Formats: sequence, structure tokens, C-alpha cells
Amino acid sequence: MADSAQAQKLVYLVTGGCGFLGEHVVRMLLQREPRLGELRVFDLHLGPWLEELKTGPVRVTAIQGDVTQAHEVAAAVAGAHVVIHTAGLVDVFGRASPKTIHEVNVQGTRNVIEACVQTGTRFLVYTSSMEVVGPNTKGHPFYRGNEDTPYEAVHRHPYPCSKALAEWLVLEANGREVCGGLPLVTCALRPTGIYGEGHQIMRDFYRQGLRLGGRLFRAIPASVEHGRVYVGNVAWMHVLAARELERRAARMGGQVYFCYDGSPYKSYEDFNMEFLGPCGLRLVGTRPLVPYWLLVFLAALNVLLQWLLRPLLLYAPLLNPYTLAMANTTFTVSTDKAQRHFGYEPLFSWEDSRTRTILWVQATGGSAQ
Ligand SMILES: NC(=O)c1ccc[n+]([C@@H]2O[C@H](COP(=O)([O-])OP(=O)(O)OC[C@H]3O[C@@H](n4cnc5c(N)ncnc54)[C@H](O)[C@@H]3O)[C@@H](O)[C@H]2O)c1
Ligand SMILES: CC(C)[C@@H](O)CC[C@@H](C)[C@H]1CC[C@H]2[C@@H]3[C@H](O)C=C4C[C@@H](O)CC[C@]4(C)[C@H]3CC[C@]12C
Repeated sequence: MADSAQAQKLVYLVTGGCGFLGEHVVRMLLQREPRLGELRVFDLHLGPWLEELKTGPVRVTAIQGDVTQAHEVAAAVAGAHVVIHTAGLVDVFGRASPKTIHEVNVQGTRNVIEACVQTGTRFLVYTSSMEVVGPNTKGHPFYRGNEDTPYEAVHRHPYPCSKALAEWLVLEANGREVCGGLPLVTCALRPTGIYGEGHQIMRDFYRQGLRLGGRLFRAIPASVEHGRVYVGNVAWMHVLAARELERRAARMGGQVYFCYDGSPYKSYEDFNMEFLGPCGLRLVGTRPLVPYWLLVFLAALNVLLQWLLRPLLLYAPLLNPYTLAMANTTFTVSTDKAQRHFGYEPLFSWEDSRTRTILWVQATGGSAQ
């Protein structure tokens, strides 16, 4: 990709390009990547909105495919200069089996890496997650930590285990020779809890509040801080990392970067109320209204019910032992590594991120969209 931006038009591939984050990455590339000649959007489920993108100057190629199928991935990667790999099964609610989570998140990532090596694609940005680090199974807080903060990353849940292994595979692949004899350059970005337009969990909380007469009931102490990051800034970090990966290969190759911006540190529930409050909801209680032991019991009961009902229907509530532990464990990051390594600065201020998210929640009105 060494030619000048004006001379060479590049081919980008975004896996998971129709997902919550993926769609923002796709749109951000079209808006802010001048070298883009073709944008390939690879996803198991293609969104109808892709059609509107095909009228612009950049060739947008929608590819319906499965990252667990190596041949489909290889066909999509062939000829691409850059791959942004966001596709993944984001499941902490027991909807998918551990096997399926592993197949998608780990084997799917292996397939992307091998496709890059076999077809000669040299630049790979992987969407990892904060959960590669924590919270760990011991509930140790991670308070304003960075990429170098010592922390005992111990996981049992299939999702964080899969993200940790996939990230390791990506970083381990850095420097491998690809077809054509040049080295593969990889990096991994670790978003904390992403919020913004298209965040389905936020929409679920909004709908839950509407069903409860405009109220949500505090279940988590306000003192438990959760790092959150706006989806537009996460998308921008992906675009910038992909752009700078060639020029700064020696520094960025094999590195991990937390995704961060100016979003405030708050409890998960209080942070959500930054958006749900202006949409008419009220968080009842300055302290948890339910004793923790009862939440633990209800979370365990949900696991039992999910298991009993599975032959009949998928029962996958928000509350389970893993989500309760996550919600109850402080995990916040404070870092500038992405700024130091490739000049990242958030594109959207907190105020702008908040306004955009509020407008989206209001527009969905709790609808299924
Ligand atoms: N949402 C968050 O808070 C968050 C935080 C940190 C990291 N992440 C990571 O960001 C990435 C995107 O997450 P998201 O929140 O946008 O989830 P999402 O479910 O909205 O998007 C994932 C996309 O991947 C696609 N996909 C799933 N399985 C596939 C397969 N087998 N083949 C091809 N495509 C497949 C889905 O169809 C979907 O469009 C994931 O890798 C996730 O681990 C998300
Ligand atoms: C029912 C209550 C206890 C309620 O407060 C539960 C909230 C719970 C659903 C969320 C609390 C923390 C969230 C996770 C966190 O934001 C980071 C994540 C990493 C990302 O890779 C995927 C999403 C998630 C696991 C996110 C999921 C929802 C929470 C567990």
C-alpha cells in the first residue's frame, strides 16, 4: 500500500460489517478513508441498508458468508489490502452453545488469518474486547487500568475465553510471511462496553423501562464503575489503525489497544440513564433495591430455567451469574496508547456521543428496530 493515496485505490474487507459496530465501521470508511476503491462487507446476515451505499463513488460489495467456512473467507479476502475483522458471536446470555461461540470467534478468526496468509493480504485489524483482560472470575476490579496494567486474567465463560484465544492468534500471526513474501501486520483493538446508535441492549433496557411504567430499578451499586465507549469512536479507531498499520508497522504490529474516549466513568445503570433519562425513564433507588444474595439467587434460577425450557424455547434474560458478576465489578481503562502509537483522538465528544445516542433511542421508541 506504499503508493500515494491519490494513486492507488485500496480494497478493504470488513467482516461482521452488518453488525452494531460493523455498520459504523463501514460507514466511517466510506466517509473518512480517501484511499478506498472497493469496500467488501462480509456478514452472515446482510442488512438491507447496504443497497443505499452502492450509489456512491466507492464500489461496495456485499458478501453473504460465514467466517467458520474457510473457503468463503478466502474468497472474500482474496485481493483485499486490509481486513477489519469484527465478525463475532457476542453472547454472554447463553443463546449459543460454547462450541458455536468457539467456532465463530476462534476458528473464524483462524480462517481470516489463514486467508490473509494464503492470498497475500498484509494488514489485519481485529476487534477484540476488554473481556480478554477482565473482569476475572475472582471479581478483581480493574480501575483506570491500561494495556500494561498487571491483572490476573482468569476466564471460564465461553465468550471471553474465545475472545482471548482469538486475540492471541491475531497477535501471534504478526510477522508471518504472506503470499508474495512480505510480512503480515496485525493489531487488536479492545473496546470496553460499546454504546451508541444500534446498541440492542440499550434498546432492551428502554423497552423494559417502558413496560415498567417509565421506571428501572437499581440493582448495582452506583460506586461500581464501568468503562464505556461510543461506537463512532470505536469505528474511527478501527479506520485509523487500519490506515496507519502499514506506515507504523514496526510500532503497531502485534500490539493491543484499548478503545477509549471522553465517556464518563459510571455504573452500568447510571451510564445508561444518561440516555434513557432524557427519553423519559427514571432509575428508582439511590442504592440497590434488591439484596445481592437475591440477585445471585435469581441469576442462578435463570440458568436453571434456561436449561429446563431449552427444548421448548430460548429463554435468555439479561440477568445470569456472568452478567451479574460483570455488572458488579469495576472495569475502567485510562490510556493514551492508541494516541501515542498511531495518533488516535476521539472523533466524537462525550456531548456529541450522548446526543446521538439519545436521538437514536428516541427514534426507536422501544420498537424492535
Ligand atoms: N458490543 C460491545 O459492547 C463490544 C465490546 C467489545 C468488543 N466487541 C466486539 O465487537 C465485535 C462486534 O460486536 P457487535 O457488538 O457489533 O456485535 P453484533 O452481533 O452486532 O455484530 C456481529 C456481526 O458479526 C456477524 N456474524 C456473527 N457470526 C458470523 C459468522 N459466523 N460469519 C459471518 N458473520 C458473522 C453478525 O451477523 C453481526 O452482523 C465482536 O467481535 C465483539 O466481540 C463488542
Ligand atoms: C440485570 C442487571 C444486573 C444489569 O445491570 C445487567 C447488565 C448486563 C446485561 C451488562 C453489564 C456489563 C455488560 C457487558 C460489558 O458492557 C462489556 C461487554 C463486552 C463485549 O465484548 C460484549 C458485551 C459485554 C459482555 C456487555 C454485555 C451486557 C453486560 C453484561
